[in-house]
Amino acid sequence: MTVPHNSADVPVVIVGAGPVGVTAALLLARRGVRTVVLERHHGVYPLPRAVATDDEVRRILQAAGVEAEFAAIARPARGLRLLDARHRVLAEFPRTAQGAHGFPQTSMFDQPELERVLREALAGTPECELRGGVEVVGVEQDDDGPVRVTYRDDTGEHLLRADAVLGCDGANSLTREAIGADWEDLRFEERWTVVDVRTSLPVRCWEGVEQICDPRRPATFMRVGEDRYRWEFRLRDDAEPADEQVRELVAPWVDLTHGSDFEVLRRAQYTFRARIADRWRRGRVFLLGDAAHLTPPFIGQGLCAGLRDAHNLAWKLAAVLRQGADERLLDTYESERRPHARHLIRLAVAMGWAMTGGQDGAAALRRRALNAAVRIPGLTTAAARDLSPALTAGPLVCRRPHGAGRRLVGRICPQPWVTAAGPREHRTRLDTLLGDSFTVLTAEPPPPSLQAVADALGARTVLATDLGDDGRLAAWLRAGRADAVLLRPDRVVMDAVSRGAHAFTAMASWAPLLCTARTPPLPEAC
Ligand SMILES: O=C(O)/C=C/c1cccc(O)c1
Repeated sequence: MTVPHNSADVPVVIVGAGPVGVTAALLLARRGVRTVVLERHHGVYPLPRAVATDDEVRRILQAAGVEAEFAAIARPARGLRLLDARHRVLAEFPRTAQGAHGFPQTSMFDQPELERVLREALAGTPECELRGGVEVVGVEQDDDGPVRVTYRDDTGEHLLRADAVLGCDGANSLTREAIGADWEDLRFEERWTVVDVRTSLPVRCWEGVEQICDPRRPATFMRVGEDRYRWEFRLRDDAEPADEQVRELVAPWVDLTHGSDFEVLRRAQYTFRARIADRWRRGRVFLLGDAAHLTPPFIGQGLCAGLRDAHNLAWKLAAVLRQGADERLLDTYESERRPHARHLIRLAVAMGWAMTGGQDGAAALRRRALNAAVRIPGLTTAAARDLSPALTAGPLVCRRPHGAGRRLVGRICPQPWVTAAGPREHRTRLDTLLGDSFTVLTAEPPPPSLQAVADALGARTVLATDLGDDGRLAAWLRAGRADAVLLRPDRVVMDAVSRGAHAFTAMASWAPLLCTARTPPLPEAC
């Protein structure tokens, strides 16, 4: 290979500056890891894409430092409704304005606005450098040594040598090809047209997402902003409806005979697919977001999954690159994220079937699918709305068969408002108080053995009753039958124990893996 004379070493190269790539860069920067983000386009991607996030994922935007800016562009949604072909409500799944994570359970937004927020944060972060208008042409690695990323711009070919590369380069990812990953097909493929509209005309609209369960013309409708709306229609015979036909399709919601202020901002045809990459990592090259998984949008989880990828990987990669934590920490990225993403794709496909009844329009099939969808746990009630499953057990998710608090392990702890003590006592969100480290959260003052674990991990120890929250954390520990939990930096419960504090020795065994380069052999299971 001829080495372009223009070459440089960087800790991490991120391929793709969509929301997943930029969020990953911001999360790494918080942990002192420098990144170069390479992006094909100069500006933000102009076509209609994600519009929704759940409360767990807003917490990730909070971790990336953009929560206030995101709040300014987000609109809480009241939930999800399934309507029949005549727009009669078949089922309604309400969402609350204050979910367990401290945010509305569903928030709507306009993706280009989110991208602008993220890009501004990136521009103000010295650890991150964005190079736009470049084409990545190669990602190569040997057994040892850095990953080599070759890209071209107007001035020629360049080489970056990186300790790690994150492929956030979307469905047609070059990075995915470079690591030899293939798609596993989760069997959903339909052509839809997506139309983003701005109008000042009155729109018959519920402040939530409407799924029209009409096998002849399934559709989705939602309000995205003050005067912004999104319609999605399944295409018939792949034929894109003409402008006039779009106006007919939206007629049940907006009467266009009342005025002409109806501007189609963006319109695009998409093939909604359900796919997951059969590997998400090779060596120091990782896949995130649409490069790793594709989902139909029917439960609003596409971008959420990508942001979860970034959050899961960022702290682990920073621990390896900055603290010399064991390389095997990185194996848990795929083993934790892949089953989680797969679960949510399956839910989205189930919803898609409820809406469309499959493409043959068979009514009996549709009824069965609809019945199945309304029983989807977590989808149907606000109280139980937690689409996000627990992470599967593994080295960093220590769920023992009969262990204390096993229901909490692998889940994310709630985020109430708490009081930050000190000379400038103030109210803040839990995550802001906890910062980026591990936390041992206890129901009672910790015994010395527990304190020892916390010290080994550089974790802070926090007594739930000292937090000045509304009692939610103590109640959560009680309900989960745990006296203490070990929270990872991404707030996933890694381990839980009841009073017999000797159980914390299991936690202690992980301290070297997580914190230093001197690593004991990994136990097979916790
Ligand atoms: O379940 C919810 O609250 C939201 C679902 C949703 C969001 C965005 C787009 C969709 O088709 C569904």
